Amino acid sequence: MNKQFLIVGQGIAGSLLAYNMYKAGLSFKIVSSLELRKASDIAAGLFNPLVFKRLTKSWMVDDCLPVMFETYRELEELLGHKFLYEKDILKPLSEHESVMWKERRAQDNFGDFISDIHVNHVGKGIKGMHAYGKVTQSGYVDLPKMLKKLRKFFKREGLIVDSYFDYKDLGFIDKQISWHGLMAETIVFCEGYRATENPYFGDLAFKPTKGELLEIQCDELQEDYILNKKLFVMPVGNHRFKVGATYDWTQLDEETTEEAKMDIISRLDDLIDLPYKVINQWAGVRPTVSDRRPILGIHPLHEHIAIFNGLGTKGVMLAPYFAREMTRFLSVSDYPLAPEIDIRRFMK
Ligand SMILES: Cc1cc2nc3c(=O)[nH]c(=O)nc-3n(C[C@H](O)[C@H](O)[C@H](O)COP(=O)(O)OP(=O)(O)OC[C@H]3O[C@@H](n4cnc5c(N)ncnc54)[C@H](O)[C@@H]3O)c2cc1C
Repeated sequence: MNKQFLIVGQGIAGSLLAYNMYKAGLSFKIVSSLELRKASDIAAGLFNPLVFKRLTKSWMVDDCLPVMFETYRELEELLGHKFLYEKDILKPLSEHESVMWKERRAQDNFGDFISDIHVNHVGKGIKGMHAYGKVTQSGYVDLPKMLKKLRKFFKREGLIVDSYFDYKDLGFIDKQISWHGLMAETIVFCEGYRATENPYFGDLAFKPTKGELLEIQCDELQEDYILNKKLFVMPVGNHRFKVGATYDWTQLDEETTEEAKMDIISRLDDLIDLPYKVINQWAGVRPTVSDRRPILGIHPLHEHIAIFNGLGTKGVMLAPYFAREMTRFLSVSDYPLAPEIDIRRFMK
């Protein structure tokens, strides 16, 4: 008989794990609470192949990016909606930075991601800079819309239960786990930052990060590019832009704050010189890990309990590749996980 899986959580991690299992013909059910907020519903959805601080490539970008494009395009096809928007990022550069960008661009593979460094005027109201670096293979995914459509899809297929998962209700019978009458060989926890409350994984090295984001309306700002300088300004249509974000490791709640709003506004005012109004503000908590790598694998003492989490600040780019890895790991015997993402790095 087909092995049965139970997935807890329908953020980007649980959703893409479920989608990969669905494609592979594996049997699963998802349990997810509609009451709890998802980081995936707050995320701007940005993907950027570069890390600007040191001007390096994003970790594993050459592996993750192709799987990312492939997966979201498959989902667009399956669900009949557009979710993935490719948009170049414009990074205003100082004279010193533009020298560094030119050097990088000449290096192997960087040319795939830095399409241009130019001094042309790119639009009204962006505060003066020496030049602009143009990053390509970047853009954003409309995660809230995609996850809503996926939930509907799983619902139609009878594969999702809308419920809070109370850890006390997890039972063990022979070689299976049980939960409210459902039986499975393996339960896979994908609860985002709430994994810190999980009695099996709570003491892993999670270091959740609260983040806040604004939506503004700015009628005169260009909408062709995502701007990035100390914050991102991402056009989402109709002269609206998502702007952020903040990082807070101390106040781990999901409440918006005036302090974060002021912080974002002050950075935005350093970048643009145009009238705008703030029309929305959101807050969420990212499932970040001390070594900033995802966490995949089976609990070393409980062979029926697995985890797929730790997508941190980069769920959009990492989830497709690692959901595929996790599916292979769970379904192909002796499939190796890379040590740097394997849960065993924390559980000696
Ligand atoms: C302000 C902000 C901006 C961000 N911007 C970006 C960005 O631009 N690009 C990017 O790539 N990433 C971004 N991120 C990070 C991104 O949100 C995360 O990497 C990603 O969403 C994590 O997904 P997840 O599925 O692990 O967790 P979540 O999305 O939090 O999903 C967890 C799921 O588990 C469920 N759950 C938890 N506990 C239980 C329980 N006990 N019972 C039942 N269900 C449970 C929840 O209901 C939810 O469905 C941002 C995050 C924030 C906060």
